Formats: sequence, structure tokens, C-alpha cells
Amino acid sequence: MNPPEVDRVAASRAAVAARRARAAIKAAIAAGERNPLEVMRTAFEAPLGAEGKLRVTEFLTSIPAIGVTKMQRIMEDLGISPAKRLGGLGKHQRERLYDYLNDRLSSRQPAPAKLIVLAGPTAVGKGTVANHIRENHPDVLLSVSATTRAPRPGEEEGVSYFFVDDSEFDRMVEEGELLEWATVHNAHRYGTPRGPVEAALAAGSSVLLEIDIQGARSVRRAMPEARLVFLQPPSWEELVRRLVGRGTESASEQARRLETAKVELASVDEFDYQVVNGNVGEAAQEVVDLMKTRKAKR
Ligand SMILES: Nc1nc2c(ncn2[C@@H]2O[C@H](COP(=O)(O)OP(=O)(O)O)[C@@H](O)[C@H]2O)c(=O)[nH]1
Ligand SMILES: Nc1ncnc2c1ncn2[C@@H]1O[C@H](COP(=O)(O)OP(=O)(O)O)[C@@H](O)[C@H]1O
Repeated sequence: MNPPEVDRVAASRAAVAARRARAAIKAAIAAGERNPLEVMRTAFEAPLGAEGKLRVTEFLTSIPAIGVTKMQRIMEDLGISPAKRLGGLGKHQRERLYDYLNDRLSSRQPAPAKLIVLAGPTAVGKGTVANHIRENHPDVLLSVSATTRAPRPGEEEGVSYFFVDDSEFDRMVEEGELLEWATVHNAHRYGTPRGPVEAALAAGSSVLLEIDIQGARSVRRAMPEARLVFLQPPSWEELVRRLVGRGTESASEQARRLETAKVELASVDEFDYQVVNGNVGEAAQEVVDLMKTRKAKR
């Protein structure tokens, strides 16, 4: 071998060894054998060592409680670019990341959630579970949405929804009165009035939003402390049965909603909790428990 080739071989061996060292650190974090905070301290002291060369993205996802979605959110919240390595973080980024993980890892039990978003596919029973909570847990504020759709028989203004026309909805959007809003099922606009939610939270009450998945994503951006609950059907067949059994949509609309439901079911990983709506009372209790008790994340 001539000298440049020797250099290349040595360099590629060093690269393989470095990759192995990083993989070993990640495996040790994942197995609980190394404390992520200690790994960070080592990285900051020796930015060119194996710990320092770990990408922040791979470091975070090796921590058992953090999946890819959560990692992306942390990176976004802390303003860290995905290319960064632990050793390459600036002083403020180091402090923010360290404090974030320190808080998260040292409080073994999360605080009760005050703001819960209940979302899930069409006809899974979101409205039914929310109604059960309204009737049995009067201390929980159920946000009343504004909508541009017409009232159905039996629906009450200000209880089921605030029924507004397009121009009033435009005004609410323009004046920032909505915490989030979305066009649902390609048909009508729905939005969460900001005032009552903020007032209830300020007074220390628990608030439940029963909204669609786009809305859940918007609330997460606007209020990162919100916990997102995905209501699951016991099975796909049962979801179809509920949609057809409700009988409020035409056959073609049912088919369209079921197509959307497939996409919606695939978004479950974005949520903090899953609750299966087998029995309405039990599902409602599970949701309420998230607000009232210190319950471990699942
Ligand atoms: N983003 C958003 N979605 C909402 C809001 N209020 C209701 N929704 C959603 O709008 C969808 C349609 O609700 P509705 O017209 O009552 O018909 P449903 O499909 O029979 O429940 C449901 O998925 C609700 O979760 C809201 O304020 N914001
Ligand atoms: N746990 C449950 N078991 C059986 N049927 C249910 C259950 N929850 C809801 N349903 C029924 O399923 C249908 C859809 O429920 P709904 O609350 O309107 O769904 P969503 O608000 O998610 O669109 C309704 O006919 C409702 O009575």
C-alpha cells in the first residue's frame, strides 16, 4: 500500500471505531446503564470525545421515554438544529437541554394535566365520551366550540356548539379569539374559543377539548403543556359499526370518512396517551384520571 492509501484505511478504521463507540453509549443509555445527564456532562467537558460526537437527535432517541416525535418537538422547542452534536452545542443550548432533561428525568411522576385534548377518528365516540364527562364530572370545563355548520335536531346553542355564520367565524379568526381552528371533513369550520379556556386554566380548573386531529396539533403548538389523548376504537370493525350505526352520514360520506380514519389512526404516535373506548364510562374515567391524579405516562 502506498502512503495515501494507508491514511485512508486508517481513517476508515477510526470512523468505524468512533461509530461503534457512539452505538455503545446509546445502547447503555437505552438500557438504563448510563444516566443521560452524565453523558451530557461528559460531552460538554470533552466535545471531541465519543459522547461529544453524538448527534443530539440520536442521543435523545436513545433515552427510553423519548420517541422520534417527542425528540423532534424537543429540538424544535429548544431551537437546536438536527445536525448538531452534543459537543457542538452553544452555551445557551447546553443549558436549555440540560435543564429540560434534568426536569424531565428527575420528576418521576408527571404533574396532573390541566388541559386535555381528546381526539381520534370519526365515530370512535369522542362526543359520547365527552358528554359522559360533562354529565358526571361537572368540575371539568368542556370547551364549547364555534362552528359554521347548522345545528342538528336536539343541539343547543352554547351547549353543543356556538353556531355562527361564515362572516362571524372570519371575525373570530381575525380578532384572535380562537385558540385553534380547522376545516373538518372538508366541510365546515370549527374552532376553540380562547377566552373560556384561558380563564378556566388561570382559575386552576381542568379543561377538556374534544376536537379533531388537526386541532390537537395546533393546540400542542399553542400550549405545549396540553396533553393529547387519542381515543382508539376496540377494533376497525367496531369503528365501522359505530359510524354506520350512528346513521348520520350518507353511504358515500361514510366511505370518505373511513378513508380519513385510516390516516388519522396512523397519527397515534403523536399523542401522549391512548385510551380505548370499549366501555364509555371506563374510557371517560381514564381521561378524567389523567387530569386529577399523578399518573405515569404510557
Ligand atoms: N379543530 C377543531 N375540531 C373540532 C372542534 N369542535 C369539534 N371539532 C371536530 O369536528 C368534527 C365534527 O364534529 P361534529 O360536526 O359534531 O360531527 P361528528 O363527526 O358527528 O362528531 C369532530 O371530529 C370534532 O372533534 C374545534 O373547536 N376545533
Ligand atoms: N363505547 C361505546 N360502545 C358502543 N357504542 C359507542 C361507544 N361510544 C360511542 N358509541 C356510539 O358510536 C357512535 C359514534 O359516537 P360519537 O360520539 O358520535 O363519535 P365521534 O364524536 O367520535 O364522531 C354513536 O352512535 C355512539 O352512540
